[in-house]
Amino acid sequence: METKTAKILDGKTLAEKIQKELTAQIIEVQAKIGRPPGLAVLMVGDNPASAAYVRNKEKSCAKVGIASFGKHFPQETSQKELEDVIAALNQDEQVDGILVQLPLPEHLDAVQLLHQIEPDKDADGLHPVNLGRLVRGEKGLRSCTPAGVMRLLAEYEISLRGKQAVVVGRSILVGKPMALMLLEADATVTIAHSRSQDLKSITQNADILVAAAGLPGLITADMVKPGAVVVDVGINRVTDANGKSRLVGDINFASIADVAEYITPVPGGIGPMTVALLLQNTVTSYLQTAKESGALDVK
Ligand SMILES: Nc1nc2c(c(=O)[nH]1)N[C@@H](CN(C=O)c1ccc(C(=O)N[C@@H](CCC(=O)O)C(=O)O)cc1)CN2
Repeated sequence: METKTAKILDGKTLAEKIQKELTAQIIEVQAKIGRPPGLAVLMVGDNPASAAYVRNKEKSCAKVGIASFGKHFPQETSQKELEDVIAALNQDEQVDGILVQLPLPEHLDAVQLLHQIEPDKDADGLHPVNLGRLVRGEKGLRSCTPAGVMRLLAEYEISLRGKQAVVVGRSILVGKPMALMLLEADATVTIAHSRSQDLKSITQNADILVAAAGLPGLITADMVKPGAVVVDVGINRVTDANGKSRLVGDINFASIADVAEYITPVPGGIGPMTVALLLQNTVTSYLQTAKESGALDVK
């Protein structure tokens, strides 16, 4: 029997295209506004993966012309110190976007810190005001990873209206906003999670399956409907039998590629889209502030 191989949803290429568009947009308006967009990434402690992601964000900012106001704090930094830094960044006119790199050390209250960020500078789209705007279908800064998924599906003209979408994972960072964005696009949405019974019977119904559970290889080919669109949000570092470390997602890519119609790779899928949408959120805030101040008015 002939097996078909799924088409790749190429997040890396699309992220590069978005970055080029943002670069051109910034060049066009910067002289009128009198400054570049600015993003502050706050990182606490020495988690090596987080440090690599933050470096990547700062490199991407530099590439498109966004100024970085990153701050790296020692592991023992207090909640109050961080809240004071956020309060100052909220007032800083050079800064359009603020984010706290997650996860944080255990003594810190991430939710409380996110609450301190001015909603219109909330580059990660995780402030309750922005999540509330998403629930209500209002304009606002959207969470980067799910927004990246939606942008990638749109690029490949994958229609969501009336489709059965299943999101595996219920985090505030991905699962919950992802479900709301799919709902906003008129999909019929189910959220499954670690306590769901008979996960396979749920995922088998999915026309669009988003795996965001953080469990390597959780989704296998027998759990996927033939012809489905499978989006892998998982980014897990594992050590293989030869002791080599590599990055894998939440799906078994090789076997699912023979069943699905479209599939995202790891690396090169949703990871780069997350960073591209972060840059886009920062530029959106920058343009909004400029519009409100009249800096973009035609003279
Ligand atoms: N405040 C936030 N914290 C975290 C987020 C987030 O969106 N906001 N997401 C993740 C980490 N993350 C961004 O912060 C992130 C992870 C991975 C990638 C990425 O591009 N990965 C590459 C592979 C990189 C590698 O080789 O190691 C890929 O998938 O191609 C981007 C962003 C948790 N914390």
